[in-house]
Parts: sequence; C-alpha cells; structure tokens
Amino acid sequence: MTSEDPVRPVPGAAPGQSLHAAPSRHTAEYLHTAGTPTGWPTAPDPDRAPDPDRTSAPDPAPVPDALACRGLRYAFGETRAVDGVDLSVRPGEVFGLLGPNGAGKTTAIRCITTLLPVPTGMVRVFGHDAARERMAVRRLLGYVPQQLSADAGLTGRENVALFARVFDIPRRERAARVGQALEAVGLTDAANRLASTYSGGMIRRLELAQALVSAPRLLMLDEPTIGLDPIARTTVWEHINVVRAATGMTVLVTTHYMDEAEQYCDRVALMHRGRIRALGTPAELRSDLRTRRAQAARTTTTTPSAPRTSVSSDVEPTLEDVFRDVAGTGLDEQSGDFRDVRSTRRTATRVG
Ligand SMILES: Nc1ncnc2c1ncn2[C@@H]1O[C@H](COP(=O)(O)OP(=O)(O)OP(=O)(O)O)[C@@H](O)[C@H]1O
Repeated sequence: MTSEDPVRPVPGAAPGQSLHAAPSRHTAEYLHTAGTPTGWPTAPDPDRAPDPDRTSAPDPAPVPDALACRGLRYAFGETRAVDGVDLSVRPGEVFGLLGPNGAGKTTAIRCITTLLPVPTGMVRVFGHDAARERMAVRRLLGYVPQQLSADAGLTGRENVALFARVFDIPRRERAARVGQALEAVGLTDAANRLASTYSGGMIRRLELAQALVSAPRLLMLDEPTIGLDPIARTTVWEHINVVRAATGMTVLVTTHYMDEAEQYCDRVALMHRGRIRALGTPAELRSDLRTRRAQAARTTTTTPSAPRTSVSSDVEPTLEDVFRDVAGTGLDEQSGDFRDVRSTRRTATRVG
C-alpha cells in the first residue's frame, strides 16, 4: 500500500462511520513497512474484476476465523472463571466482549493470548492452536492488558522500542517501525517525553503503539478506555479505527461501556458468570429483545391473569436492557467479588 492508496471500507463498518478515516502518510508507511515478520493482512480488493483465466481454478482454501474458541474452560480452584465459551471472530471485525466485573473476560483473553494454558476446550487464532502453537499465536497477536504496561521512567519512544526488541523486529527496521507506531497513535510530538508526564489518554495510546509495533493481525484490548474521560475515549477509538481501516486488522475488545460497544463493535458477546449469554450485532440483540417483549406483551393482553410485564414493548431497548434480560442482572449490579472491583478501580486510577 502507498500513501496515495484509498482506505477501503472494512467489512461490517457502517457507512459514514469514522472507521473510514484516511490514515496519515506516516500511518500508511507504518502499515506498509510493518509487513515483516508477521505481515499486515491485506483486505481483498472489491473493485478488482475477476480474472477470466482463473475461473476454473479450484476455490482457495477458506480463510480461517481470526479467533475460534470451542468449549473453553478455565478454573481458579473452585472458581469457574470461564465455563464453556464458544466464540468465532471473523477476520477484520471489531468484536466486543461485554460483561460485569468477574464475568470471566480477562481470563478468556489470557487463555487466547497464551498467558494462561488452555486446560479444556480449543482456542485457534487464524487457524493456529493456542495450546500447541504458542509462539505462532503470539506472533499474530497484539495485547493491551488492563494493567498498566508502559514504564513511567522511560520516554514514549523508549517504551515502544522495548516492545520492538521483545518482538524481535530486525534492528535496522526498529527505529522506523517505532516512529511509525507512535505516529499511528498521534504521539510523535510527545515521543521524547517521559511517560510519567503523559495524561491517562496518552498512556493508553502509548500502550496501543506498543501493541501495534509488531503489526498484529489480531489486536486484543482489555478495557482500553476504562477511567478515561469521554474525549480521551473517543481519541483512543479513533486511532484504533484508523489503523484497523487501513489494514483489516481484527480487534477483540472488552469493555463495560455499552455506548462504545454500540458505536464501535460490529458484533458483541454478552458474558456473565463465565458463559456467553448472547451474541450478535448490537442491532440484532436489541431487535431480538424487542421481539421477545412484544410476544410477552401479547401474552399479557390475551391472558388477563398473566403477570403484567414491567417494561413496555414500545420502548426501544438498549444493550444494557439486553444484558439484563439474558443475565437477569444489570451490568452495574456487580457479579464480581471485592477482588474484581478493586482490580478495576486500581487500573482506572493508574490510567486515568
Ligand atoms: N488469579 C486469580 N486467582 C483467583 N481467582 C481469580 C483470578 N483471576 C480471576 N479470578 C476470578 O475469576 C473470575 C473471573 O475473573 P476475570 O478477571 O476473568 O473477570 P472479568 O470479566 O475480566 O472482570 P474485570 O472486568 O473485573 O476484569 C472472578 O470470579 C475472579 O475473582
């Protein structure tokens, strides 16, 4: 890709969404040169006419899911943190894993990133088995954990350079790749300042640059905007989307913020007590609930003795309503224990 190439819409992106924002010249360069060692995925060109000579060629092998989990389970002693999760994330989509504290999101993410073993079930990243091909999986992934991963005593550039070394990016490419990753998240001007002088939003963007420097095909973000003010949250998402729109990179994100899930995720899974309770596009999930409410309302009208539903079927449901419906509790009515709430608060304080 050159800096003149138009940015193609990403599958699943709604027209007019900021996902289509054009990358800066430096971002495009970053995406271009970051082709090794893992290589940026190139989106299929929808405008390209089919080659008549190739019509009889056998169909290409199907593209594997960016992520496939089947029957994933993980327990800490008696606590079943992840209790039989099935998930498929398609290449190029932004997939949101939503749930209250303690739902099991971080544990699932840590199994996918190979930081925890996969004791039961199967996890595949672009076809690679997380249990048997850990290094292959790691090379495909970028991970921004909930906990602070930037070092306050280093500059922004040094922080990203550290990750470039960890990811074994060839020495001669390193400086350029680090500069391009910082540019992609809008931190070029602040690159030589100590991270301790950064705002919470800048730190999150720095951590994003650390994850992007290896040109991941699947970017995993655990609560990337927790504790940030609304403007900083929007800025973080804008940078994610510029890179994503240009590369077709797949994004798996956990968040408590339903508005973010609505706005930025192509599909979401609602997780509660270690299980996926509902999965679909935000619009599908809301529409399903509307249908269930309408059916319940009809039952109430035709059966005078039936209990009256407390929610009108005319009111447009929110994702929060969907969650309450499938989980029997609101997102804010914590199912997590003290440990979960404390860890979230600590993260928010450090980052915010
Ligand atoms: N290291 C651990 N030791 C013991 N129990 C743990 C550990 N990590 C998580 N748990 C428990 O596993 C369950 C799932 O926790 P997990 O952190 O995966 O949830 P989460 O949905 O990511 O919540 P949060 O949003 O607070 O991070 C919780 O009951 C939690 O207390």
